[in-house]
Amino acid sequence: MKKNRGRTGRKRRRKHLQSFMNGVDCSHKLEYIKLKKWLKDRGFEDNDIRPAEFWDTGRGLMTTKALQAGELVISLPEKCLLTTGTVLSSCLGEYITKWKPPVSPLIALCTFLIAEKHAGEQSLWKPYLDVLPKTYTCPVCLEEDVVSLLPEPLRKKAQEQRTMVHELYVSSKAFFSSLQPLFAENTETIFNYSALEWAWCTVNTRTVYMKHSQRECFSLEPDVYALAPYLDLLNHSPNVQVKAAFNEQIRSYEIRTDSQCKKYEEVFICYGPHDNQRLLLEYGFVAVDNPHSSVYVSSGWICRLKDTLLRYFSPLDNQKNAKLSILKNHDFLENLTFGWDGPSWRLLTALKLLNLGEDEFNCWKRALLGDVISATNEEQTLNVTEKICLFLIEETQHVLLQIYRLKRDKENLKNHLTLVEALRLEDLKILQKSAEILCNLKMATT
Ligand SMILES: C[S@@+](CC[C@H](N)C(=O)[O-])C[C@H]1O[C@@H](n2cnc3c(N)ncnc32)[C@H](O)[C@@H]1O
Repeated sequence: MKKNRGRTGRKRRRKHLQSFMNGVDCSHKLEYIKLKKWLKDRGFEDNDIRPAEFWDTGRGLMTTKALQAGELVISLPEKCLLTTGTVLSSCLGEYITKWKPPVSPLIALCTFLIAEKHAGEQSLWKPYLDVLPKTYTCPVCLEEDVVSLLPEPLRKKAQEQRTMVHELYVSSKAFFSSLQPLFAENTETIFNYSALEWAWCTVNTRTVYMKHSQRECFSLEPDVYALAPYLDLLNHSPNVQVKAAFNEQIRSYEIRTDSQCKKYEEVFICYGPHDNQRLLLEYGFVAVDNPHSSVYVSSGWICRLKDTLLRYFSPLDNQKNAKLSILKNHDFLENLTFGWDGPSWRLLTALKLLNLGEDEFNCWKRALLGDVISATNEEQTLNVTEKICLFLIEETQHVLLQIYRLKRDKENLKNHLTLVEALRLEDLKILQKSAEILCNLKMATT
């Protein structure tokens, strides 16, 4: 016992804790050994980056040496990239070139992924396909019961995503059938809806941006995708900056970090300054303490202001409909948010306008510009903003309770429910921070 109390004990404990925080190196696993060999055969030079499992972000890449800002993280030769060029030079090429109306670059990539997965051992891309996720957590893959627990406007976008992928499937069916001469099995079995959903999520969550010139055999949608094996194991952090681009001179896709990274830590890239709703919609995950995140006061909610919230305003406010029209006409009913630094300027301005007294109504233009109209107006606005914030906290807690119950009762939905729970917990943190800020503001102004 005593042994552990000294400097050596502290060191050992720190080391133990550190090893838990770091990822578990997976490079010895057969699938990664095969992938590395496949990449080397295509000119990839191995470096100090290893695939690893991290307790918080799942599978990602770890560095075995400290990285300095500006240093190259990874360089992937063109031969390793999967682009529409790859698809056109495969046996699918002549079918794509013949097909009218032309298919999109996205459908071409999805078709290739499905066909290669079906080819199994015969596929030249097998080592890559073997490390791709088997399932995804983008909203298109979520059950309706889980989607209904998402906050607005994400819920609506999730439904739109589902409709869009379904329509893509229906509109591609005839093209898939045209590929029958290439397969012994019925193409309807190979190119079924769940295969397309998997391929669509693969392209949507894993491609890097790489602009290709427009080809006549494709529809007019931009051809900007490249699947980049191994490099696509890099997870997102909102707190890092990287430079990612195709280097035309050496014909390699390169990623350079602009942030330092310690030895044995996870190397991150930044997928963009996305809030958590966008991360869940596009990539199927949420980032903890995401500085870009905010909680939306949905337009549905603002419309409910008429019935619910207007009770906080004067019930005798004859101008309330006129005020709501002004907000609508000036695009002040969307993008009203609470963030880590409190209510957004847009939300405060909209509420300021709704709080104008009868004799202040003619000041609505100044209110929209953010001018102080009166001390009473300022005070009432803060009161109402706080009430909305507290109401949203209650609503979020209520949904979290529903999620806990569902997690207990529906084992099969557990993973998806955990994802929505993570989003709602982040929202709760933002709202609680906003409530604290509002409370301090109120104290400072009274
Ligand atoms: C380009 S891949 C990155 C590698 C991926 N983790 C894998 O195992 O294949 C993008 C996906 O990784 C996951 N991801 C990326 N960043 C993450 C993060 N910070 N936390 C949790 N999951 C993350 C999401 O599922 C996302 O769709």
